[in-house]
Amino acid sequence: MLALGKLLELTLAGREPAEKTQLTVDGVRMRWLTEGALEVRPPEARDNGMDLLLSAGIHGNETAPIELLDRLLQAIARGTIKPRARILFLFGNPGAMRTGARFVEEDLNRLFNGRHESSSGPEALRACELEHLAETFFSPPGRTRLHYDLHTAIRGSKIEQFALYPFKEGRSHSREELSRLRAAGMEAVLLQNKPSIVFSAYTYDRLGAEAFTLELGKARPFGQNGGVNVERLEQRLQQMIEGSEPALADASLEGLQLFSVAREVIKHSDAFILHLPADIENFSELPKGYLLAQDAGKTRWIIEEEGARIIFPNPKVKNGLRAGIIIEPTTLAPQG
Ligand SMILES: O=C(O)CCC(=O)N[C@@H](CCC(=O)O)C(=O)O
Ligand SMILES: [Zn+2]
Repeated sequence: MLALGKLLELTLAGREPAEKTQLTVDGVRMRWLTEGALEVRPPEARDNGMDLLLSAGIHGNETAPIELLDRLLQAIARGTIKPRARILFLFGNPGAMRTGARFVEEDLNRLFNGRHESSSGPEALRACELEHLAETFFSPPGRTRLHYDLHTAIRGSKIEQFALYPFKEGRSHSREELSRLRAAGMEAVLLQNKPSIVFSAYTYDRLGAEAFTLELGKARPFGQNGGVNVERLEQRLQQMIEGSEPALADASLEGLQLFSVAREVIKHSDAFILHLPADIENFSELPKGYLLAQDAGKTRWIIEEEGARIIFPNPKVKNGLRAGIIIEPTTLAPQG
């Protein structure tokens, strides 16, 4: 296998490859761009016009998606996957991957859409670098732009695999992309209803990509991901890379549950208390009238929504950040 197929090994070792560009047996060009970043370009005659950004390791301890990208890249380097799409592979936070931590100094996935400008430290620098890498990758005009940012969650979940779909004023969520997510094994999608500072929100909002955060199961260390079943996603990604995806046009959304954000719970002070058991699962239902959280200044988060559920509850986040999302069931707005 070509040395550049070992991007994960290089990244974990903090090493640069001796050769920055390599060609696979069937003429696919692999180009190392910087730490944790590699572009794959099919021969011009085979290029089908899809630009696919695949990122993982934005949180360094979320290893199942990192291992998934490593398998895909190794198969491309061996010539067993033959790309027709142009691909950018990104391992988001190499420093945190090396220590098996979510982050080094601060959560990288809260620093996009320019937020890194008001911060410093390794994650702020990396967010700026990732924005530039994505911008350059998606700069050729007239091509299909798609970004999957792959994660695993801190806790277990009543719905194991789901996606978060960013929001931009005036832009509607694509039914075709939702059906592609369903075909890739996602069981639910959370439709965001306001702009955000995560990586997928940046590529969606600023770079015009269809972009998603995908949650694939519970975060575990490298080599311990037997419980995270990414088979359907892996197969679909391989088909997307090879341009051999079964048609999506009339694919149904059957089995895909849709949710929208009712409220984001923001932690404002050290007095913040979340009234949930430590082992609560994502998508747990919250009854009406339930006191979910409280904060300084008599702030109370009481459940008012019918069918409310909680995802990503985390009272340990920094003040000013999201400590959970209250979601509710929704349907897709008619396409205009
Ligand atoms: O398990 C958790 O609490 C967090 C899992 C995670 O890292 N989720 C992403 C979601 C990004 C998005 O909102 O699209 C994150 O919190 O960064
Ligand atoms: Zn994550």
